Amino acid sequence: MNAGDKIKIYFKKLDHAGDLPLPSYESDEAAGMDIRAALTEPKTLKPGERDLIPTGLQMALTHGYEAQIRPRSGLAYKQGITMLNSPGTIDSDYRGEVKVLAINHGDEPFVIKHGDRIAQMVIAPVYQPEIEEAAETLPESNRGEGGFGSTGVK
Ligand SMILES: O=c1ccn([C@H]2C[C@H](O)[C@@H](COP(=O)(O)OP(=O)(O)OP(=O)(O)O)O2)c(=O)[nH]1
Ligand SMILES: [Mg+2]
Repeated sequence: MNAGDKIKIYFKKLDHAGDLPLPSYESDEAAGMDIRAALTEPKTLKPGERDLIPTGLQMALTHGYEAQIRPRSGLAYKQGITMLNSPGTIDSDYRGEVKVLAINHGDEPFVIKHGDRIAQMVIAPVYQPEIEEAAETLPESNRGEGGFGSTGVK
């Protein structure tokens, strides 16, 4: 499988998303497809407040892929709305409703309405390696145990 190869995702709309379009890519080579809030009434997030926003979508992804739920930068920049668990992880075997864990980092209450494009979903390959406990020491490396700024700032 190479970058650009097509895989298929199946979405199932729940009743509260019946009138909404499926997620879609807003430009030819967009990495993420925008996903919409599926709400029976508008939901207000006060500053600092978080909530799960339903999308009204269940999905089936190809094994070997995940879906990541990420913020939209415009909402983050203008209103301070991001995803608390970004990137949210949708497992390929998850068949529940996809939800967006939104948080308001802004100064003003933010109203989410039915159909608003609240987040974006990026499909990415995942690998499940075999897991094994190292018998003795780990292989040596140049970095060794240095981390958290050990290489400096310039
Ligand atoms: O932003 C998100 C993150 C997760 N999920 C769903 C799909 C995912 O497959 C499932 C579990 O997510 P995760 O593994 O991140 O959560 P957990 O706290 O480990 O729950 P679980 O014990 O169910 O794995 O929840 C969402 O709908 N939106
Ligand atoms: Mg989990």
